[in-house]
Amino acid sequence: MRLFTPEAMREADRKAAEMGYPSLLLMEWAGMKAARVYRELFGHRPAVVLAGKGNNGGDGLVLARHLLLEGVAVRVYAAEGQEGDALLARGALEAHGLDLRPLEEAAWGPGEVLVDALFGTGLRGPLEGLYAGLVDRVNASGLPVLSLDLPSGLPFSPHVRATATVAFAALKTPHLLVREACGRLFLAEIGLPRHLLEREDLPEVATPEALLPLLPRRPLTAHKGSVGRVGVLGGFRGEGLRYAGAPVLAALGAYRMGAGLVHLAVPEGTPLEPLEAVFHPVPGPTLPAMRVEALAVGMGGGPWGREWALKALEAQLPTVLDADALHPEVLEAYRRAGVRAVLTPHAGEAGRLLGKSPEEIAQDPLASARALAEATGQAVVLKGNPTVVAEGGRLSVNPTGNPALATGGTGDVLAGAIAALLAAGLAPFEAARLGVYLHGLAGDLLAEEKGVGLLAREVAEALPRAREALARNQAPLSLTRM
Ligand SMILES: NC(=O)C1=CN([C@@H]2O[C@H](COP(=O)(O)OP(=O)(O)OC[C@H]3O[C@@H](n4cnc5c(N)ncnc54)[C@H](OP(=O)(O)O)[C@@H]3O)[C@@H](O)[C@H]2O)[C@H](O)CC1
Ligand SMILES: [K+]
Repeated sequence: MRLFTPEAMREADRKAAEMGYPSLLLMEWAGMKAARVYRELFGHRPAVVLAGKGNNGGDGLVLARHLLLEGVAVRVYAAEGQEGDALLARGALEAHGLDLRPLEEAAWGPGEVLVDALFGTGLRGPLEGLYAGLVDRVNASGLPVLSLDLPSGLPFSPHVRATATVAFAALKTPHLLVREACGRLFLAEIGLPRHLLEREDLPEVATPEALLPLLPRRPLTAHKGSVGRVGVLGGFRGEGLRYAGAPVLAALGAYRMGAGLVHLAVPEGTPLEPLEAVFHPVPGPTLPAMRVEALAVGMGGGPWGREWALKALEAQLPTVLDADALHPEVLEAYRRAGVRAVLTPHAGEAGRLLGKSPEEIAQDPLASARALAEATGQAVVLKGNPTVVAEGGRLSVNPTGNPALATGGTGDVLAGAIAALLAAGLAPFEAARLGVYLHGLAGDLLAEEKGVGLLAREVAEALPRAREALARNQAPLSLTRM
């Protein structure tokens, strides 16, 4: 599934029209499907529809007609000045005898549901004046809000904070970049010819269907040496300071993702955990002899991070470079040596590498991940909400994960998990996409049970359940398709 920009969506609409597909049919389906979502979520609760003058408003007018026909009480406040399909939708609604009121008079009361059909993909700048005020009132109303296509105002502020959003035809960038504004996400097919949605040049949304075929299968003859062995190199011990937990968590992540054996090179004095690992206590960064197929390097490395990564390079193995290993000199050395790596920075680390602030990185994670992938020639996992994976010209946006994962050590678990997938033979981009998806899904499964307050080791422990959910096709995209 591809993630569309408003421009790409308009292009698909335009091509459909050129091919003879009437755009009014798209609007009719959009409004009808949105009405279906409305009824599913809110039954017969009375609706207040806020409709702009563009086609998003047109979708709202179609929805109003369908709700009316199903016996739902509907009041519509609409902007003036509809044209084309939206004007036809207005006529069709008025033909049923409904009296449209001006938007300036918009009002609502307890028990009603607001339908936000003010603006969709046609918005060109932040809302001001009447519309900004309306959005503020909607958000302050305390009523449920169903947004059509996009919460109005996105990708700018102010914008509607919806209870649920019905995206038409495809997910668009703001659906994943400003996920919290959308509430529960529905994706409605509205009749666009399928091939217009198959755009290899657009970023991918990592779906269960795309990832399932990547999941390493385990034959009956499997043994611990045949399913992928991982070396974890990390930790720091200095003046009164010790980072000991991070490499241990990476080792747990690797085992829970299915590694057959994990070797752990850590500073002397590090607790010997997990018991299942092979330990190499070392006085400082070094590459001990170990038979492994992939490495995870840098977790908790502190001032040793750079050195750990340069030692690890001698193994010439696919390597996850995390945290303190993400150093310009290291990346240059890996590039020169032609060693494939997966880099796993958060916005701060990516910002340091690209000479930007963390805010600038988070502002456009797709462009940032792509830039870092291009600059280093490696696969990049830019951690955040959402996490974006980039390699070469390819981009993948991850839909799993939640704020409960924002806790110390979850990144270390992720690094180990991706290394396990590299060791199992997956290419860096594939290991990164699958690892990120399952790590997020593990967090989602746990958050459902426990809410906030997760421990990173619990996320590692939930990885097998996430794997199982994907293998059994029970992995929710937290997206309802219709
Ligand atoms: N394939 C599909 O997904 C389909 C989607 N549909 C729906 O159509 C909208 C997009 O419709 P469009 O008419 O292009 O745009 P909007 O309705 O979102 O808004 C257009 C109006 O907004 C005005 N505008 C733009 N920026 C601002 C601003 N900053 N402040 C105030 N007003 C603004 C603009 O007015 P102008 O006079 O400035 O041009 C437009 O009037 C999509 O999201 C779907 O909901 C189709 O129904 C079917 C196919
Ligand atoms: K909207």
